[in-house]
Amino acid sequence: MPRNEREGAADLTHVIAVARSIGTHINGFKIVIEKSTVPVGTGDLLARTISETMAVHGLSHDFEVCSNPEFLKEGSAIADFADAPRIVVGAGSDRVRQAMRDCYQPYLRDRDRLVFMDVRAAELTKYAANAMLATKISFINEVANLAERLGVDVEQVRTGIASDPRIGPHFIQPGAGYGGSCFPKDVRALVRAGRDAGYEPQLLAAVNDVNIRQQNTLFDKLHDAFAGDLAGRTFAVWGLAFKPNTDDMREAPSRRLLEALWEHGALVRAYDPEAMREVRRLYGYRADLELCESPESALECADALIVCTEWPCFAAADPSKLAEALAFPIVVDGRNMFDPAMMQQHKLLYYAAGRGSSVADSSQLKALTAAPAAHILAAE
Ligand SMILES: NC(=O)C1=CN([C@@H]2O[C@H](COP(=O)(O)OP(=O)(O)OC[C@H]3O[C@@H](n4cnc5c(N)ncnc54)[C@H](O)[C@@H]3O)[C@@H](O)[C@H]2O)C=CC1
Ligand SMILES: O=C(O)[C@H]1O[C@H](OP(=O)(O)OP(=O)(O)OC[C@H]2O[C@@H](n3ccc(=O)[nH]c3=O)[C@H](O)[C@@H]2O)[C@H](O)[C@@H](O)[C@@H]1O
Repeated sequence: MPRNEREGAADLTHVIAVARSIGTHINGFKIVIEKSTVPVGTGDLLARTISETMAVHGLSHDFEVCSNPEFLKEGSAIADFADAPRIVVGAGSDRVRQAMRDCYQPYLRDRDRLVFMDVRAAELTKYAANAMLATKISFINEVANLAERLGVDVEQVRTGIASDPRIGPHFIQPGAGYGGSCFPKDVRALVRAGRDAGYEPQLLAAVNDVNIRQQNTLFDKLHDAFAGDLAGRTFAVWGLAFKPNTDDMREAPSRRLLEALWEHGALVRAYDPEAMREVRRLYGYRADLELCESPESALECADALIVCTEWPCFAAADPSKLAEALAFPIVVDGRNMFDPAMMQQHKLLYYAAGRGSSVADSSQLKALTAAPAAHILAAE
């Protein structure tokens, strides 16, 4: 489901088009299954649209709408599907429930994973699941921002809370905020749905706001470290996709960073194992964007490095090589990939999410440049 950009609401154009198509071609009893993430009430809308279209074409067939939301993640779709913790089915009759059980039988051999409910509950279950996960991410990002200002390493805090089974280790990795085609649009759509129903969903609105602010932290830290003096500088960017193992750039935190850097007259040298073709499609050829062949080549002539995506190939980076290659010893890490102590050992100013140097401060850079380091002097 694309979203309606103007209001944050889900855009049902394609779903209605499909319902009309079904109403035109239906030739006997059918079960119509919603797989897309659609607002509560879409099942009813589908049923109405199919009935009205059948009437226009002089058709009269029995059908039922069922909601069977998808919970897979990009990059692990097959494993998530085959080993789903639960299969949610919203259905209004035993006939549909049995048909869905038959359909999923190959995946139910070890245990029954079907969770039956009504159609509207299944529609909301999908949104609630994504909103809960997005809430966990915005929550830990809030804690990371507090940790930064209180001189605490959020990674220690994360480990401390993750061991409580009521909290758990999943979806509490702080970073540059969540992106992708689902969390941002689904949280916004749920906020919209609440407002349409006369209820202000304060928590969900805050989850979205915190995420937008978090996506901006990469640029903000860089901006502060260089005291706003970004024009004409060159920055290496490692990772562009919204997460590893995909080339998807939808709502990727890297996009906010790139666009803000360009707005401030900076040049970008970027590397991503998968997403560079997509970046080219989005931004075209431009003088302030160089797509590089390797992480190392992105560092050439760069003033500082920003990590946007935690591709495993970046984890092996040698801090001494980073310190050597960068004109200024600044690494802004949006995915907490490196050990702050190790970075410090190599005199790198390391700004991660809730760890390393505290909130970026240009005085730190001045202090460091006052104590001469060969590469900085060379750059000046
Ligand atoms: N991306 C994911 O990992 C997951 C997505 N979903 C949900 O699945 C739905 C699709 O998401 P994505 O796959 O990310 O979207 P997408 O935008 O990548 O893919 C949508 C596809 O539908 C095609 N399409 C659009 N209108 C059409 C029409 N009228 N007839 C036939 N094809 C049409 C598009 O060309 C495109 O290939 C959304 O509701 C999303 O929330 C649910 C779980 C996981
Ligand atoms: O509805 C959907 O389409 C899907 O949305 C997400 O899947 P996906 O968007 O593919 O990606 P995730 O792995 O969930 O990551 C989403 C974003 O959150 C970020 N994230 C994730 C986990 C975490 O701890 N911290 C964090 O910042 C990732 O970097 C990424 O930008 C859900 O995880 C799926 O269950 C759901 O089916």
